[in-house]
Amino acid sequence: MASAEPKIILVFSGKRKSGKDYVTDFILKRLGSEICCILRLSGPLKKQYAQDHGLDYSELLAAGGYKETHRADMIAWGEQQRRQDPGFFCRLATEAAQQPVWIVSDARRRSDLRWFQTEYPRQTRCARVQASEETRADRGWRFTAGIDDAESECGLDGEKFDWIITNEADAPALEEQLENILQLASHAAGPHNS
Ligand SMILES: Nc1ncnc2c1ncn2[C@@H]1O[C@H](COP(=O)(O)OP(=O)(O)OP(=O)(O)O)[C@@H](O)[C@H]1O
Ligand SMILES: C[C@@](O)(CCOP(=O)(O)O)CC(=O)O
Repeated sequence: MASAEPKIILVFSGKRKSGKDYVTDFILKRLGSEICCILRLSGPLKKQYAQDHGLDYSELLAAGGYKETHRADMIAWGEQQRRQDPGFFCRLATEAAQQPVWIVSDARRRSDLRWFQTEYPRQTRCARVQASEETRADRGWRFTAGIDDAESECGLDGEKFDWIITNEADAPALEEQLENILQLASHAAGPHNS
């Protein structure tokens, strides 16, 4: 089934272990799966990469060490696909989405943002999740040269965002920081949410 036209698209980005999945799952729980879906650009990438390399797709999706072992090679493989077609993973990730609110949990490159801004200029909004290096390290992050200093992690460093969410213990509660986003999304979803 082709995707339905979304009412709003919230495109999230952030460094490794900033909490992109945590924050976007939080929003999904608040809005509910009737009106909202999470789209991962890395979903179709990991699926194809797992098939081609005899790997466990569900482990690549999880937050553990398995995906970190394969990250550098997945990045290189994905970049090769993107060179031929920058919108490749964006199209695959969105092709079956039916809900009025799309949350993209893992934009990493300008080409990702531009694809959504070009295809859906009215609906697209961008949010950044940030956390200190100390907090990210507590969540398992270790600086890795070739990954943390490369496009996959730094490609959106100079971008302007509609919202910046600070996801750590001494920041305001997520509920509070996400209030505007939740209101906007509920409102955009319209009667679905009543
Ligand atoms: N606010 C929070 N409170 C408690 N645990 C959190 C919070 N934010 C993130 N975590 C935990 O930190 C870990 C990393 O978070 P998450 O997977 O959401 O990060 P990510 O940005 O998606 O990381 P990556 O890009 O490396 O996959 C997870 O185990 C998650 O449950
Ligand atoms: C290969 C890659 O998609 C892995 C992303 O994994 P995750 O969002 O950290 O779960 C990163 C990239 O596309 O550069």
